[in-house]
Amino acid sequence: MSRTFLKMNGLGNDFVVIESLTQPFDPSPEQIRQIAKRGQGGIGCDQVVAIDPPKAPGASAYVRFWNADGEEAGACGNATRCVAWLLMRSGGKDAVAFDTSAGRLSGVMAGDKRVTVDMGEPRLAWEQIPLAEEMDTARVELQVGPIDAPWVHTPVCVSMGNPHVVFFVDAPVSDEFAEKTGSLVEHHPLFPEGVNVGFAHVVSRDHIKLKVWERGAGLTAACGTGACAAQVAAVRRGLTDRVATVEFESGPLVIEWRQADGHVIMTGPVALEFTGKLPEGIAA
Ligand SMILES: N[C@@H](CCC[C@H](N)C(=O)O)C(=O)O
Repeated sequence: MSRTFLKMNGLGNDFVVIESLTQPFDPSPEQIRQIAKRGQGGIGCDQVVAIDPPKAPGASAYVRFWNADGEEAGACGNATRCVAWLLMRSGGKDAVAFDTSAGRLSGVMAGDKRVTVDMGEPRLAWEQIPLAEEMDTARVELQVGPIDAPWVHTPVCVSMGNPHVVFFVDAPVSDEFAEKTGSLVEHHPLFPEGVNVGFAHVVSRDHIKLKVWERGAGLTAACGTGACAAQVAAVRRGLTDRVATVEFESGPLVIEWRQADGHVIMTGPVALEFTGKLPEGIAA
């Protein structure tokens, strides 16, 4: 039976979203890679997202995320806004909660195709990132760079349900620098589960410019959990206040690391591009 999908994006970070509420979706890594492939019969996306039936009371769904390389990821911030918007739209509500492998997330409408999500508390202990050895995650002993470019060092590590390392840089980095350095850091032995790599330039106490090399997907137009991690990292280092705009070249997200309960709150846009049917050969 062929399966319907929705193509969505958050600031250009794009997803194939599959509603598996009535028809189970259990893809192999190879099927995910085929769906994510740009051209050559694939749909093309950074992540594939499945919206399964809820497993616990109070949730509208259980949501899973896979990177373009076929591996499952614990969290995806931009897709979280997209899924929250879809569930609110189909349920005729302006608030929703759903579960993921990293915990419960919730969202509210914040305007036309604009959603605020509660991404929960960041995890900051070295075992929670995880790192391969005990270290202060606010000042990680790591210095890295390609042979022909300046090195970056002493990053902050944050888990938003997925692992992030954030390097603070004096000026926004080029795509070429992020690709070369990000791919080196993603597979560094300090990160046994790999890592998403952010390069954050703090413009002012409420403004960060960010580029993210994503684990399993490479350089993406934006990374929601990367934006949350960059703001948490900047607050930990005393560089920003609790609320900041985190700006990608594709647009801004507003991130608050809320003092009251320690939760990270993200507001940003969602876009529905088109709907389609997965080709029979790659429908799981
Ligand atoms: N694009 C995402 C993050 C997707 C998962 C990440 N690449 C990982 O492997 O943890 C976002 O918007 O957060």
